[in-house]
Amino acid sequence: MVINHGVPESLINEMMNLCLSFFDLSPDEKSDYVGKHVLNPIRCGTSFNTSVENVYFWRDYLKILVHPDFHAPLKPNGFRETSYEYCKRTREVAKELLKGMSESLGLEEDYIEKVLETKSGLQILIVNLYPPCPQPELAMGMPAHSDHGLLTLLAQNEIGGLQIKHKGKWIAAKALPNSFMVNIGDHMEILSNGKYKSILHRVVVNNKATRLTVVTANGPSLDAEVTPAPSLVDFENHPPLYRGMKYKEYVELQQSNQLDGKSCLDRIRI
Ligand SMILES: O=C(O)CCC(=O)C(=O)O
Ligand SMILES: [Fe+2]
Repeated sequence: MVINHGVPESLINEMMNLCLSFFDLSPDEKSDYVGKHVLNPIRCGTSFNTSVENVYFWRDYLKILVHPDFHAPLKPNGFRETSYEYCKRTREVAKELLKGMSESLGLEEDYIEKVLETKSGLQILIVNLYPPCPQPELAMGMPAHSDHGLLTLLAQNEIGGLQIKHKGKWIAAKALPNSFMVNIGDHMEILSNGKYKSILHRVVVNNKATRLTVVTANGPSLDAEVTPAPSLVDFENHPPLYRGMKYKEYVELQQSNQLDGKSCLDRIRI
């Protein structure tokens, strides 16, 4: 979790309100964005990927590709301007965190930025809405998964539900007001050759109030081939744990299948 991140609370609140207004648009107004390919710039829907799921999750989502090319729905009014600013500011937070993490691995401060071309990195804005559920014990908001990419920054309203797997147990991740929960993504695990582990997390639902989360997933450039950093690999003591894969291929693979723990990362584990 990060606090004192420099993103104004007013901007986060404005973003949350506009996201709620998006979900309040009529089905007709949202219809342009429904049921698109995983790399379509704007798409909204229910669950995660209803074309491959037998049981749906108790979640509505809006996903927008916001970097390197910025996209925004035409409605609600103000969404474009506010989301542009919000995404830019959270990218700056991710950039600072990545510098520190690069150094913590014994790499140059700008190693990740250079090698994974994060200046033209993919950033996705994901908005999740979990309405009250009459039988929460029978439903999930999101199943256990890890995120693709490097760092995911998550802002949430006051309604909890995020859980993180820690030492074999699901722990409720309680956030301080005006903070971002930061999830390490699969590509940080690959790059660090397993020194950083991507975080297994899920969302449970409740029967009282709506949970809203505004997430930015910050990743490498879509064209970057992500492999363990060579200086973190020696064949005697630290053999490479993952084979390289282009980030674009990984995103398409993860988004077009069912969300299932770390199964996508397992496909490239050596
Ligand atoms: O809504 C949440 O708390 C988590 C959302 C999430 O894990 C995701 O969008 O990848
Ligand atoms: Fe996630």
